[in-house]
Amino acid sequence: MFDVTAVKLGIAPIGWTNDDLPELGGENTFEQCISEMSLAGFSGTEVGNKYPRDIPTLKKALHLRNLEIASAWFSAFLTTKPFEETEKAYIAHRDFLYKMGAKVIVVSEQGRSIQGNISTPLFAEKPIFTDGEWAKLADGLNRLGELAKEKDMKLVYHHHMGTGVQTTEEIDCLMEMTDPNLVYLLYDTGHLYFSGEDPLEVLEKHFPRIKHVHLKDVRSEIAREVIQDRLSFLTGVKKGVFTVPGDGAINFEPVFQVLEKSGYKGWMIVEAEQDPAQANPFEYALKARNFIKEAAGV
Ligand SMILES: O=C1C[C@@H](O)[C@H](O)[C@@H](O)C1=O
Ligand SMILES: [Co+2]
Repeated sequence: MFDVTAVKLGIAPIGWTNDDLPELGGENTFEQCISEMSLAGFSGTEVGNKYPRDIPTLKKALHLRNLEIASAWFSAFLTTKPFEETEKAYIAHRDFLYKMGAKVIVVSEQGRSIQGNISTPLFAEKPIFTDGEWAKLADGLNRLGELAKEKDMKLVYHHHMGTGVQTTEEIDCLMEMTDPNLVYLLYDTGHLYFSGEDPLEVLEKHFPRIKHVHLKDVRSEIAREVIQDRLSFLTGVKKGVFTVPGDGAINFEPVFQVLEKSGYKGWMIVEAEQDPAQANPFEYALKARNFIKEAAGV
């Protein structure tokens, strides 16, 4: 059994409104989104671009619905821009999250990333970092991890499709090159499966570094189409490559077993970006919540 005092369940707003594809769910309001998250039985959320940035306003809206902020995404440009540029934006982001009570900061390197390019084929053109870029990335992340530590927080690195840290090998390299006391890992089941990795292998190998989890499932027939037709990441999302856990091809049973056996502590965030006009976000939030109750017992 999961330690229910140590594991918290949240859901990301990306199923309601997609910050990467503003045409998906533009009509859904912040209040609808957080009310439905709460009604579906979640206790936390990440931050979307419709969320108010004024701390008292955001805290009040969440408090009314018994929700907490688990974290929020941060785009780093350590390989392509001067460190100070990323550092300045990161400190503002860290301080916002700190004031909201979050304990982890989600960071993803976006230098040469193609994840936001609607017409760039995902697999053929993802960046492959040079030795120099790896060194800049590792050094920069250690420094950002130090800044997280100042506030008793942790930097959790988000491996991601279309970026320089996507595959198992790239994740291994990043973990090897960074300080285990400063840089931790965000484990996202959907990105691993879509990339053709074995999510269980990554979980078992890097468990001690994993401090945040994104639960995402994959519709494998759409993943295949993206590969065969050389489509982009965002085209795949629009076509419905991702869905909530339990609704796609990933076998979550062993994933939950390993997390549970190893005594995982922290957030598990359902994150399923798909078109809300095709997949009603409240219906899918309930579907996810019921599946996790059944499969993980929490
Ligand atoms: O954690 C995430 C944040 C999103 O903006 C991103 O594109 C998505 O795929 C993801 O995993
Ligand atoms: Co994610």
